[in-house]
Amino acid sequence: MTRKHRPEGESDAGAADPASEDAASEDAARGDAASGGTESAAIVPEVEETASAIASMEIRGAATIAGAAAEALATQARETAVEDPATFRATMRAAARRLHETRPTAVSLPNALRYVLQRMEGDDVETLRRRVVRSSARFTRRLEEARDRLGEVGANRLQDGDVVMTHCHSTDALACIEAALDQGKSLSAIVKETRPRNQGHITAEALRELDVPVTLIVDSAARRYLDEADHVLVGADSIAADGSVINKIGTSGLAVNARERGVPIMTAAQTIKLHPETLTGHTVEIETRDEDEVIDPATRSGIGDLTVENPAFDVTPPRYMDAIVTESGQFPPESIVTLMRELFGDGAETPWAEP
Ligand SMILES: O=P(O)(O)OC[C@H]1O[C@H](OP(=O)(O)O)[C@H](O)[C@@H]1O
Repeated sequence: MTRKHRPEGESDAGAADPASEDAASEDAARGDAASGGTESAAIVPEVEETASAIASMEIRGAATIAGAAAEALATQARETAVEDPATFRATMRAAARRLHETRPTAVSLPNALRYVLQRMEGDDVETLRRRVVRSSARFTRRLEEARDRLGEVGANRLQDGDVVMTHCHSTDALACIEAALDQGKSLSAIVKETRPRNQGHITAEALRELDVPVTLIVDSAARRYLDEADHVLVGADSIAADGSVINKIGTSGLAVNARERGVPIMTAAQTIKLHPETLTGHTVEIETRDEDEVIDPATRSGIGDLTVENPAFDVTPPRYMDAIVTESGQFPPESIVTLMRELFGDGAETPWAEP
């Protein structure tokens, strides 16, 4: 089952069409010899490996996925040995589509593909290749710079001695804690384990490496421990135009409880987490993962006939979130749309689409 989140008050619009000159080479890029293309080039094994690793969550976390996808496109560009620019472009689009189909919720992935492919300009293969490799490197650099900048913004919200409750594992959220420590503040953390995949353990390990005292709790203990927390700090996989935060399952319940207990909650999310398609009324697909992540098959069969559902993310409405912290500053969720329009105009192109 797939649930969609539709932000309020927006209308639908179509996506931009890529150039039609590449149409004949599209099948060739998939290695289809019957397509009639003069040259063919396939997706390189490294792109397949990255795509599989993203799908299996060996590579995970919205920003990390984006960086890996950009890097995979650079590898594809470097290793595609063709002379025809149209075939080269078609092969790059095919590689991007393979990466795009891996996980549906974190918009950082299509935003990475968009960033690289929109800069793939030129009339010959060498120029195209150089542009892809250069923009991939620039994208990766910008990821790191954005994380550092938003960390400083988020750190300003934290006071010396604060106790911060976390959910899942977010590099953007951790950047805020790291920057606060750099500012000389002393912090401690209450870390939710975050079933079913226990990414809280990754957070706990990262915080211990920073020497932050950590209390690990099960997810259902969160409300009890909110009385001891000064802040809740989460990441995001996507942020919709109405300010809704799409993040790891359990975030919305945590946010409602935090509001009830009077504990401020912030989302740390660099601008590649802003979902441009929601500007034109599109919805954010919530990924459902394997049922075995929730219960192992042996235990399940011992229980008997059972329906198991495993949505990986949920939607926190803007009224339950105090602030979204980005590299462009702090925003009340309801005003994030102004930043989105500035960055994306009225919508998003899909440069990986088949003509
Ligand atoms: O980009 P950064 O802040 O690292 O991560 C953002 C989000 O990505 C993760 O998703 P998953 O574990 O890939 O399903 C979590 O939901 C986390 O909040």
